[in-house]
Amino acid sequence: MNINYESRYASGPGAVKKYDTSELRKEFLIQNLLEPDTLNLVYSHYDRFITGGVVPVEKSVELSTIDPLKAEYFLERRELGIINIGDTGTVTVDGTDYVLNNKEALYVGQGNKNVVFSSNSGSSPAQFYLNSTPAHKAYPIKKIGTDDVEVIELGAPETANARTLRKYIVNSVVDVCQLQMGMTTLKSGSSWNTMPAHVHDRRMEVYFYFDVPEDQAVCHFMGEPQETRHIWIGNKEAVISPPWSIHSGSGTSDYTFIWGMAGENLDYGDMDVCKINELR
Ligand SMILES: O=C(O)C(=O)C[C@H](O)C(=O)CO
Ligand SMILES: [Zn+2]
Repeated sequence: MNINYESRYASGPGAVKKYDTSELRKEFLIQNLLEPDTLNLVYSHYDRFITGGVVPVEKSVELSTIDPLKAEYFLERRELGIINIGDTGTVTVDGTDYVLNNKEALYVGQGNKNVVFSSNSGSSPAQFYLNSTPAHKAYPIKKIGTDDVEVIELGAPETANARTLRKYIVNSVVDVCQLQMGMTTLKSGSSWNTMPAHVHDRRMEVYFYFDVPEDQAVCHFMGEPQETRHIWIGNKEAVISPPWSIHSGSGTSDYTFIWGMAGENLDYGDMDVCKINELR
């Protein structure tokens, strides 16, 4: 079985201020997450948040444990959120099948030993995007279909930030220890996500951009509000946002992204919003 994993250590704002383009990309950008028959995982030391991807094509792929966890199995002390951005696939948890269609999600609580990903068709496979965080309690497995999510309309066409935000794995939809996940889709003609920008020093966050048309890109902004930097991001790439950093992007077209968070609280609305004209 193919597994790739890497660790990313946490950097403070003072260090990041001095990073050049390649250092910023090396520390925060996550590329090549979705590869055939491979489990790709990036372990961030911000809140020990794992970002991963699996695309089962020729065979099913197991969520194997990795050495940094020093655990007998992956979910021994962790919980997991899965969103399928591909065609229909199945997640089998300790022998029970959960079928996930496009844009459906599954929450898998701590203590489940065997998690296996498969696609209904190798020629149009499922593409499972994964987020995992440490957990202190075993909550039940729950599938979240597109009708189960909480939907919020945000922004306006006049400010180029009209978008639909869908909350999938939040504590009003599913019992969780600390993981939160959702999906935001830009309306055609709008380009800005998360503008006005915000920080939440109590939680880190990872954005995974997809449905970015070929030859287009998203310019993602990070850093302290008065000391911002940018990273150009392509389709199906993710970016780690430290708790002290803004996280906001502007695309050269419309696009969708999955946000995932972990940390001190489960309060989605706990954000310090930045004044747009004070960003630097
Ligand atoms: O477009 C948005 O605004 C978002 O999607 C914001 C994220 O949900 C977020 O950053 C939550 O803290
Ligand atoms: Zn945020």
